[in-house]
Amino acid sequence: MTSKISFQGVSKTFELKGGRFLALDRVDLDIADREFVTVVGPSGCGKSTLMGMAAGLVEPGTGRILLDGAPVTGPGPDRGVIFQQYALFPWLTVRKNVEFGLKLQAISAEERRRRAQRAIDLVGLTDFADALPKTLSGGMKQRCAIARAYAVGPQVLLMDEPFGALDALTRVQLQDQLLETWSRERRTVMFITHDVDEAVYLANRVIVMAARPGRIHRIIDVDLPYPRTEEMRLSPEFSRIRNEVWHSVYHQAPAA
Ligand SMILES: Nc1ncnc2c1ncn2[C@@H]1O[C@H](COP(=O)(O)OP(=O)(O)OP(=O)(O)O)[C@@H](O)[C@H]1O
Repeated sequence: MTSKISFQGVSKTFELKGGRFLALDRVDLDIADREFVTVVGPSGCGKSTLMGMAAGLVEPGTGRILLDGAPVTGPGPDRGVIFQQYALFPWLTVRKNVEFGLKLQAISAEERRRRAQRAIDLVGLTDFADALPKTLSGGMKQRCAIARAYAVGPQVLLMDEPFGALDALTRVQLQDQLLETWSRERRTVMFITHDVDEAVYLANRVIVMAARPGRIHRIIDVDLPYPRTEEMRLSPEFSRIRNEVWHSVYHQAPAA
């Protein structure tokens, strides 16, 4: 079976003043269609660099990244990227922000509006469609950013700590909303987080990376059924997996 996203022998070196820095070292990773994988690891282990390559925003030094078997050569509407900073246009309403991503596609204004409305409804911002970003809470802004990515209809969502700046309650609500949408639409999701609970709650596999050089340390399966529930967070199985991920992140042996 062809992977949705395949990283094959991917390395990346950055040129720095004092010399060269190996940010990623021979990463091999296959993400299947409709998977939800989360990526955790110490700061600087290359999580964002890896995701940037899948997005087509960062070029690999060596190796290649395939999307549906074809090399990634740049960004495209088949991948929606969501960052921690919402990056909304402050002078545009929620609706106009969501429609903006669709302007690059050759579709009618009517179809744009229909798709934007659907995405806005999906993330629960129906009553705020005509509000400006400055009148929204952090969670609502992030919902707007997510709606903008959904509206384009990407097969793959690349999310780099999207809930990192939010309070704990909003975060949990957005996790449930994201899972609900994912289970309905079954896109492929690659989601970076520093929060081990979040990583386990969302994913069917947790990719644990290690630093210096950045590499894949372990891959941990989350054998909990979907839909995930709040009760599951308290279950012995959830605790066991969370402890395993935690241990893999914080007690890593240095690279050989
Ligand atoms: N454009 C760049 N030029 C030089 N070095 C870079 C560049 N981008 C990333 N790096 C370095 O590569 C390493 C990996 O960075 P990256 O942002 O991918 O890590 P990360 O795991 O996402 O970190 P964090 O969890 O702190 O966000 C870091 O040491 C970073 O300083």
